[in-house]
Amino acid sequence: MFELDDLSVTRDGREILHVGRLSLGTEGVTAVLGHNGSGKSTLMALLARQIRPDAGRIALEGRALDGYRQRDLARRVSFLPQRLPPVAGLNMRDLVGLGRFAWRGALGRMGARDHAVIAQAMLDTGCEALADHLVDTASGGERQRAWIAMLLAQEAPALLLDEPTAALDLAHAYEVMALLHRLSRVAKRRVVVILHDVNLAARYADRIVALKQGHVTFDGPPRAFLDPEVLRSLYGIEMTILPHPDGHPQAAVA
Ligand SMILES: Nc1ncnc2c1ncn2[C@@H]1O[C@H](COP(=O)(O)OP(=O)(O)OP(=O)(O)O)[C@@H](O)[C@H]1O
Repeated sequence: MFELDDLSVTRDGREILHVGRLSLGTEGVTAVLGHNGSGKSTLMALLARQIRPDAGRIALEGRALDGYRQRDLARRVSFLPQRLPPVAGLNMRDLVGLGRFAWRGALGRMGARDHAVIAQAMLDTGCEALADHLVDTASGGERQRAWIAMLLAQEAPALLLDEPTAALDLAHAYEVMALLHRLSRVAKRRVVVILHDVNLAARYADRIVALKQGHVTFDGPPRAFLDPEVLRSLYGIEMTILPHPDGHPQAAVA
């Protein structure tokens, strides 16, 4: 879906990201991992066209990302940033409804299909009972789920999420990842998600891309990622890999 070629981003005279050739969004779920400041959010902001590279090219479905009109891009790519803006006065349903902006007709009115998509997105994220609650007074996790529902309502085939589970309790973190995994299978969505939890990533991702100091240092399947040497080189910490009854190995600090 995304083709990156010799990309570079420089800030304050320092190259914070350099990516050679890389395809993203080709698998169901791709998890992007790496230490704090390794360039994950910068990479995702490039894919979502929130920032432009200082050098290099990004193509989406064979066309330069730069060439898409905003509405066309929004129909193909949805993006959940790490820092969510306050949304004074909006209830959860209104927020999720904003996800329909790229699909509404000339007068901006919503039809039966829009309402059905919004209701389904709220159901999928477990926030249907909170529909009338103000977003800004909801808990961090409830708010996060409403934003994820907004993303689903956008119905773009590519979903980019920057640490969507950061504010979620254990159960909701696993539920959200299970939902993204399911969407990749049932609705053929392509998910690129930044995560810090290696076990969550290994369980739900089809592919892991790891960044270290602005460079891709690992790109492969979760089983190859859950390796003490790979994890030591990435995070500088000794990890041990433990079997799990359901077949997914788990990493634990040694
Ligand atoms: N606008 C900017 N100006 C200066 N430095 C920046 C800017 N944006 C990012 N950086 C720096 O670039 C590096 C990569 O930042 P980025 O936010 O992409 O990292 P990250 O891997 O997402 O980190 P985290 O896991 O902490 O969210 C960091 O050192 C950050 O301080």
